[in-house]
Amino acid sequence: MTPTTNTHEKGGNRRSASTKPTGDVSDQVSWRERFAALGNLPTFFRLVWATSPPLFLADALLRLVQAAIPAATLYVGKLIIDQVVSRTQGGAADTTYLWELVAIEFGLAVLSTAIGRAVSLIDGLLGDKFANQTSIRLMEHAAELDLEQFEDATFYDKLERARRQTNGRTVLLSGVFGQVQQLISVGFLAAGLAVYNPWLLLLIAVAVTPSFIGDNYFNRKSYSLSRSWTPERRELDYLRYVGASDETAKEVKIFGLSGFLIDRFRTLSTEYLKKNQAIAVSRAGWGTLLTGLGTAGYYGAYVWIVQRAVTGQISLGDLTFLAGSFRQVRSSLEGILLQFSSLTQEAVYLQDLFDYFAIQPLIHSPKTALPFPAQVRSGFTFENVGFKYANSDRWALRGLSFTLQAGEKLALVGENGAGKTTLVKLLARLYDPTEGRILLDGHDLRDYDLDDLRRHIGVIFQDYIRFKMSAGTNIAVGDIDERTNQPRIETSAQRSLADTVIAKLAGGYSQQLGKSFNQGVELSGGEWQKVALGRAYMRDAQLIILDEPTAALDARAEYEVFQRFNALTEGKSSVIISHRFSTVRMADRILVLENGQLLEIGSHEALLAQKGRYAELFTLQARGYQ
Ligand SMILES: Nc1ncnc2c1ncn2[C@@H]1O[C@H](COP(=O)(O)OP(=O)(O)OP(=O)(O)O)[C@@H](O)[C@H]1O
Repeated sequence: MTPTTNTHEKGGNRRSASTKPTGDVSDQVSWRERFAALGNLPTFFRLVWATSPPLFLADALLRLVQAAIPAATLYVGKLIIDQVVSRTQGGAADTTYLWELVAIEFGLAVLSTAIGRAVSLIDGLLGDKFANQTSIRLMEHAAELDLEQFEDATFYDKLERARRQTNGRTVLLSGVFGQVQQLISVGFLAAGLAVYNPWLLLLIAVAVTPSFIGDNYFNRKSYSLSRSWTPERRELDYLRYVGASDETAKEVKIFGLSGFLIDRFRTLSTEYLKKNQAIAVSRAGWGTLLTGLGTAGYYGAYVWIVQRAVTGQISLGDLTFLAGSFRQVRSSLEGILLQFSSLTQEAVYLQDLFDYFAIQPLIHSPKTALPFPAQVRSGFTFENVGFKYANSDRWALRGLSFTLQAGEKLALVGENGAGKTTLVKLLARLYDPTEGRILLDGHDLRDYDLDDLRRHIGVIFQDYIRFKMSAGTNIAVGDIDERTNQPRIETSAQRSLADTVIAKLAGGYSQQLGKSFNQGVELSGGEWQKVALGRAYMRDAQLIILDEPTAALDARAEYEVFQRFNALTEGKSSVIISHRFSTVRMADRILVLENGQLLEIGSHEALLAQKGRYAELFTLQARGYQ
């Protein structure tokens, strides 16, 4: 698997609802790739080490001690039997040594249990810590990425695979540690076996190979199934959410959608289940057969060992030691090989996590970035700007040239899909133009520090987020660093008329909004808008953009909001998108967009006099009110 940072492939690998995933070639992982994926382990261990060095060290040391216990136990067992046999054959009468040996074996058993418990406790603690930290890193990384990357299905597939890696990656941790521990154990035991007959070791190796090959094969199949079904798993999550959430319940009920949603869920999940089952069943069948072969090999060797004991070539103690060692080496080796197979598998999964972290944002600050000007002088100039969305061949904007003067109030007008929101997103550098450029005071927007730029531009989108948090926080998100600045929050609320909404709430500014949390209250569409509008006043932005912020407000509230807005943003630039001409006409200039192109620009009076599209639309709406 080659890590790819390109999240702009058209259409991604999202399949249509009717096509079935087949586990296509790209989802198959070859042995070579799996070995290559082992190269991820050092990075993984660095991450785990960074999670908690003391826990990591304790885990490693305890496992090392535990590795020596099986061989030691078997050897003490051999000594005990030899002592007993020699006593029954008239050996030394003193039994102190014998009981000492028994005590040692007991001690070893207790130690082994205690260490086993400690190791699983540490594994658990380390695992939880690691999962938490990886989730945080995942969120931090997501925050750095571009809006465009979030609009790409391939990106979501990667994100989903990476998310699955946050939990369960400690399986890998205990896997590798367990592997090393078992290898050391096997080393001790094998040394004992080799003293008697090195061929026994070869026999063991041959006996465990069939089940190893079988397991590998099925691991590969499981992984490719899981990988090729990533889009469907996301769809299942989505269906689960739409089928049961406070935000969707209203429409699901009114349109009677639950049957439709459940059917789709059932079809998809059953199909996945069936495929998984098929793999599980054939894995179990083949596993039984192949392990049977190994067992046959084991008993072959056992016969040989017993034979030698019967003929007196080895003692009874040797017999138990050899038989025990042989059994343990075989099962440990089987374990090691099995784990090795799932280990390489886990390492491949790990690649998904690292692939996600390898995605880099395309929009960032240059090395020597300009700070946002303390006072904008000449304004924002669009020079022949064109923009195409990554997943579309159509120009959303084309050939756009105009200047938003410093301190100017500009209104954007145009039919649905004309490109108004896209223009605003370009101003806030959520995207960069596909062609042409946008200048701020003569410098390309791309030359400015990105964080600084965004700090000085306040945008309230039409699809603003209704945070299920307190009313105060819902305003404070406009400048989250100021969330404890209550006077500022209250002033912003007064400016956006949200204060009257909040005054009616039992909990005031601390009132939880949204019904899905305890004692949360729901607001009306217009009330939410007043609250969201307050965000625009939280920051001291030089350019404020309101994208249809008053669509849900009643006529009086809208008039009042804009009267205040104009007064409060005196000297600052603003862009307002609205379909209401009563609002639009308050702007200094109006820019009319059609099919992504600038059709007309000028003041309300000038455009009316021009008798073009603006005049036509204005008259149309005015007539509706007569
Ligand atoms: N994220 C996106 N990916 C692909 N195409 C998009 C995306 N967002 C918008 N578009 C397309 O770009 C065009 C312009 O959309 P935009 O949202 O800028 O229109 P608008 O003028 O704001 O419309 P409205 O008045 O309906 O809000 C539309 O054809 C739309 O389908």
